[in-house]
Amino acid sequence: MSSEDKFLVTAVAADQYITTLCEKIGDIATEAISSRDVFLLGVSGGSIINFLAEGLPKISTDWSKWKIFLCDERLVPVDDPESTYGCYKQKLLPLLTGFPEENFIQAKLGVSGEESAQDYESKLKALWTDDPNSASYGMSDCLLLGVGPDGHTCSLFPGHPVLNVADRWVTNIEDSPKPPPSRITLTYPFINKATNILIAGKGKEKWSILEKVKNGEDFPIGRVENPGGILEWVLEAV
Ligand SMILES: O=C1O[C@H](COP(=O)(O)O)[C@@H](O)[C@H](O)[C@H]1O
Repeated sequence: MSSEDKFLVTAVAADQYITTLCEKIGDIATEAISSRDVFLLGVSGGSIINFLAEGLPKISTDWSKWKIFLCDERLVPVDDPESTYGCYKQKLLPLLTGFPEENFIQAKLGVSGEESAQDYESKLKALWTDDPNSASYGMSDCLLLGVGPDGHTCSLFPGHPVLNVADRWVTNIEDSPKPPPSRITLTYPFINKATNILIAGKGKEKWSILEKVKNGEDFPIGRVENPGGILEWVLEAV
């Protein structure tokens, strides 16, 4: 199978980028809410926070049906500028009228990375009411992934043993090459079950990683697969 068969690539004009990305998320939410009365969305940190803070408040949706979790989190206090939840709390959540703040799943802090990862996995498992043996158990409606200049996504970094964790939905990393070092992250078995995965980003660096992935180079973002659903790179046209 060629890379073209594995994922879609959409280039969006700069002035339409955030609107288009957020409308795609809104369309997925509408479908999920109409079929299951809930929308389960995984969000990343970094530049994606600003995209969502600008675009999501403009879409039309029932925010009370959204449950949002983190694709990765830096284990620092919520008021630290590096805290992904802290950034969402400050920049996005006040703008979502009717979104219950408890529907944003936070990482446990003040414990070991291992305990925080286990706690986060338990919180994720509680989002699904279906039989744990059913195919739909653990299937997110949408994951919004970023990609770093080194090809990392979530806190899955090139060459790191964290890439090989196959028996957990969430794991911890204590030596992240990108600071801060202590983080929790979704793993591939959970990521690759999602119904929709959108890989979002602006700038030439993201296109460069995409080209290398298409050429068969091994990057963490290239290990994201979605044979049963949609995998789409949504990049700003450069
Ligand atoms: O450290 C992280 O980096 C990636 C990529 O961030 P970006 O600013 O280059 O888009 C992000 O997706 C991840 O959540 C974050 O922890």
